[in-house]
This record gives sequence, C-alpha cells and structure tokens, in this order.
Amino acid sequence: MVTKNSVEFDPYIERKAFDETQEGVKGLVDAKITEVPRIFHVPQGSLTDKNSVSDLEIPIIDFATVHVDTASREAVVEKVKHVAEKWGFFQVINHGIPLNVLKEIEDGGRRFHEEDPEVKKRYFSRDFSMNKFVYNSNFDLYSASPSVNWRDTFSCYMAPDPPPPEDLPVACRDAMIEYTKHVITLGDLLFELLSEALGLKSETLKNMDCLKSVLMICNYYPPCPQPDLTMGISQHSDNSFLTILLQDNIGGLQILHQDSWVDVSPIPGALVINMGDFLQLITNDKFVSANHRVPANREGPRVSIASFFSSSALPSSTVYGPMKELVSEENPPKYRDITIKEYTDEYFVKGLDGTSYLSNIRI
Ligand SMILES: O=C(O)CCC(=O)C(=O)O
Ligand SMILES: [Fe+2]
Repeated sequence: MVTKNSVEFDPYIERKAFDETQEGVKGLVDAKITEVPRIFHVPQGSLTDKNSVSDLEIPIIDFATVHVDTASREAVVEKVKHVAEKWGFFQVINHGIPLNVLKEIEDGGRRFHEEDPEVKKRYFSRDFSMNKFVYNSNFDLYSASPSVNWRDTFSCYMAPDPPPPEDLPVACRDAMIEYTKHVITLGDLLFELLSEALGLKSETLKNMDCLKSVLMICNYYPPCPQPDLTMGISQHSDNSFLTILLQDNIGGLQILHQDSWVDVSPIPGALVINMGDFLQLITNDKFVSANHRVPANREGPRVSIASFFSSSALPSSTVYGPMKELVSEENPPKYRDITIKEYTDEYFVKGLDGTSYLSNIRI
C-alpha cells in the first residue's frame, strides 16, 4: 500500500482498472483527461536529472560504401566497432531500406493505434507466445516497475514463424510483412559487420542464431498533459542481441552516455541501431547495451517501431555466455551462462525499473 497526497491507494487495483479498459493511454487522452492518473507518476525526484542533457550527438554511420570493395567495408567495420564499444547506439543512413517501406510501417503502426477501440480490443492480450499479434499498454504493468509508462504498444514475432497474414490487422498487415523482409536483410549485414568488428568470421554471430528471431513492436506515445510527472518509456536496456529502431520526426529518445542523457535526434530516412543485453553478454562487455528512455511529451502522438533480434519465445535450450574466442586468462568470463528464456522471464518480472538484469548474472 502506497500513501500519496494523504489518500491511500492500491497501485495494483488501479493498474488493473486501467488494464481492464483495454483502451490504453490513448483511451485516457481521447477521454480528454487533463491530469495524469497517479499510477503513471514516477517516484518523486526521479525526473530531476531531466535537464542533464548533453550537447553531444550519437554517431551516424553511412552504409553506402559497404559493398563497394574490401577497403570501404573495413572502414565501415572500424566505425561500427567504435560505436559498439563506446556508445552501444548509432544511426545508420543509406541502409538499403527504401523510404516508402519506412513510411508504410510508420503509417501502418499509427493507423492501428488510431483504429476504433473495438477493433483494437480484438487483439488485446498479455500472451506473448509466438505467432501472435498482441496489443496492450505496458508489458510490465503487473511487474515491480515503479510506475506505469505513457505509452501503448503492439507486438508480434515476425520471424522465424510469422503468423498467417489474416491474423494481422488490416491497418498494418502488408507493411509489417514488407518491413520485416528488409529488417532481416539489414540485420544480416549488421551481424556480419559486428562479427568482423570482433575480429571474427562474418558468419559467427549468425551461426549463434542472433538473426533467427524478430520481435516487432510498435510504440505509440499519445500527447501528455503533464509531461513532468511521467515517462514515455522508463530507462532500460534492450532484451535482445540487437535492435533496429525507426522513430518518427517528433524525437524524444535519449541514451545514457557518460552519465548524461544524449538526444537521438530524428534524421529522415535514418534508422537507430542499438546493441542489446545479449550482445553485451556474449561479447563479455566488449560491446555495450546502453540505457535509454523516452520522456513524456506534450507533443504527440509519437510513433516508433522497434525490431528486436531476440529468440526468447522459441523453445530453445541453447545457453549463452561470453564467447570462447573473446575470453582468456587475462580476460575471464564476466557472466554465467543463461538461456534466453530464463533471461527474458526475469526481465519481465523485474519490469522497466531502471536497472539491467545483466548485473544479476555477473560473476
Ligand atoms: O520509442 C523509442 O524511441 C524507443 C523505444 C524503446 O526503447 C523500446 O521499445 O525498447
Ligand atoms: Fe529500448
């Protein structure tokens, strides 16, 4: 039981009541609320660091020359190595995904979230198994997360076994299928470059099934009447090997770099790439999975599409630990072995509470 403003309230009951509307944050905004309900309030003081935004920009890498010749590819690999080690994030331009494909998925994602609530409710669920299109608000609503985020989401595993097309909503069906094909092609190239950046054969990460599974999620951040009280998405690192993120032109994504928040300014046509926790784990901390967040904003709705390379829903007993090629007597393994399923189950229980689950498996 938490006491606030002298009124006792049970966050579980209020979270459940919100959940049962099945209309998400968009439902609150459509009902023209002017005050953010208290389940969304971040603990007092936790947003006071909102101003410590650095004037740095995250690196931009141009992939235009990656297939030209060996020297050009090596130059790109050098840049990828630098950002994977020092930032964990970069923006990529000339990545090969046509602009119209990006526009279609962004529009399709927005269209779904702006459908009649009765249409969306057909997809409302918290069952994240394979082959299923799921719409809800806050995957970690019933976790230990300190507050609820100002955001609705839909998600679907699009590889290796996508659902039958007729199970996807008409609003975004074709766009999801088309975008996934391109995301896998770009993911293939990224895992090759990252393997080369580790000084290993191009196929190494793919041979470890890093590319095997794609979870596509679409975040929808409605405009927020009191942005100083809540977050769009709380500070977290991603539960994936790698994430390819498409954001619209509103902006708001920030990454934690050298203890300051750095804005990831939208660049039309660019994609944001970030290393996830599993990549940090298997590279024994050589590559970093950086913390990031999206503050709430009066402006909106903001839409982002995140494609997570992560195989957590596959029944797999494969254990992941620091790669043998990357450890030595001087550089011993920093993590114990773990299955992706075990990691993900714990990530869900914990919720987005600002800490990384990696610290729990550190040796
Ligand atoms: O909306 C964004 O820009 C970031 C979303 C994100 O970090 C996530 O879905 O994991
Ligand atoms: Fe994320």
